Amino acid sequence: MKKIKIGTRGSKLALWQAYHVEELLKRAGIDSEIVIIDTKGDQILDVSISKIGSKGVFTQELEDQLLDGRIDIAVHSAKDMQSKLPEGFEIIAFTKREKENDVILSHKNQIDLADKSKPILLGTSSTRRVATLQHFYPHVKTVEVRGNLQTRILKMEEGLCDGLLLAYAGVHRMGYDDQIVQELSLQEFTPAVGQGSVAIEIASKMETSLKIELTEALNHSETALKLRAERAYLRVLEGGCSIPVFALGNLSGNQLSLNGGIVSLDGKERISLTVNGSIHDPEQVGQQLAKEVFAAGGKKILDQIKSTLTQ
Ligand SMILES: NCc1[nH]cc(CCC(=O)O)c1CC(=O)O
Repeated sequence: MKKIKIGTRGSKLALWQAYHVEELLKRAGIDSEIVIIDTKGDQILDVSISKIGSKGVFTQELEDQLLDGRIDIAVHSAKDMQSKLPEGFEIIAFTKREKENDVILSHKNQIDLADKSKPILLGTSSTRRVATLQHFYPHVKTVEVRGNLQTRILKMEEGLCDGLLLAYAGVHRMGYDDQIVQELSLQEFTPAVGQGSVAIEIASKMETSLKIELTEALNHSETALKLRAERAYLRVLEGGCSIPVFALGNLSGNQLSLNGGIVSLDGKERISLTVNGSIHDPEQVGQQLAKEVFAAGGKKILDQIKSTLTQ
């Protein structure tokens, strides 16, 4: 078999993910090499993602290279992928998911969100995290901080904030576990769709036998079932990563349950529901959750968010 070219962004986290994929391929006896591609999302570090428009900001350059055949597979954080891929592309695998929680990272020894006696300033650039904080911990203030993890930590240490609110997966992969001061609950800080898993994207024109071989080498079927349900939920909401929606799948035997919802940008309204369904139709479970969240007032919240973000 030919050598597989793995396309990735150049950030440390992206490279970790690419090496991880290279390792999984190696275990399956497939030879590969890594090709680093610069993306627009990496270059515009001082502008909020929600302002540049999140749709495909990290993925489009990689997709161009997939079409040209300069790379065979593109590796992304599953969380950063649009819920609807452009025509001609598909995801063939989701790697085994890391722990999904959000965590607080700090250079100070102690931060406890529940302690309302002390003012706390947390750095984050995610609308979901800001809104969730405002909902459960309105005494906490936030400041936007962008850039890669190393940059964010530097800004925190320089005094921009007391702590950073981040995905455990990224913190762990970059080796900063020793700076974690609090792990947040999945009930309150229900993660973004796909958090903790790596998605493998290809151009659909790839020959079927290669597709199957790569899927066998890279796909973690339990993770994929959960993410298919989560992504189906997100697809109905037409949300990119700038919309504060959340969903987390869970498997128990043949049952697939999906907990998820939406929170208004100011954190005042938050809807979180759980639906149960079958592992044989994850998309249906996601669509059912969307239906129930919309009926419970989620549609109104979503419309408000969309009109605010496009202003
Ligand atoms: N939005 C950026 C992003 N994309 C993926 C991760 C971390 C890894 C993951 O969640 O899979 C992060 C950083 C974060 O949210 O803290």
